[in-house]
Amino acid sequence: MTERIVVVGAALLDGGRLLAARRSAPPELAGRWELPGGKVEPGETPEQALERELREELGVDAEVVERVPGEWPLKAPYILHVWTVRLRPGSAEPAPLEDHDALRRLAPDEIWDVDWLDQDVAAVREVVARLRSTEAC
Ligand SMILES: Nc1nc2c([nH]c(=O)n2[C@H]2C[C@H](O)[C@@H](COP(=O)(O)OP(=O)(O)OP(=O)(O)O)O2)c(=O)[nH]1
Repeated sequence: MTERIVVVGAALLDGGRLLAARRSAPPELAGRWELPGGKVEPGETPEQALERELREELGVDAEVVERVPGEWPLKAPYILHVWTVRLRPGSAEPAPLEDHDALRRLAPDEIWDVDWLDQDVAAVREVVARLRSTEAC
């Protein structure tokens, strides 16, 4: 069986805005925008991995809420799973501490203003569809 390594990405939603992060490395990904997160390490649940990655990369105390249905292939052997996330009360505001050099909080009509990684576009589209349906409730 082919090995698959899950990369967890955060749809960090705040006041109807989605947090996007601009990668600073490696060179082939630098300057493109992504959902912050990273690889699930052996022995971790996806939720633990995502909370750890967000603490390391953004300095926040985040709570994973729920999985966005779907999975998106990245460069083999990676596969992207996305979870909605919110900040716990008292958390610091996100800052680009590691792996990123800029952050943006995108309103629904700004989502496509940034140059998302090609492989993230379908995942972001799914996040936006859910954001819109939540707003409609
Ligand atoms: N975090 C994240 N990684 C992504 C996304 N889209 C995408 O292709 N990737 C790729 C970049 C990397 O090749 C791989 C894992 O990302 P990473 O570098 O953030 O993972 P990590 O923090 O665990 O990595 P490491 O530096 O500890 O090795 O997934 C995305 O939306 N979020």
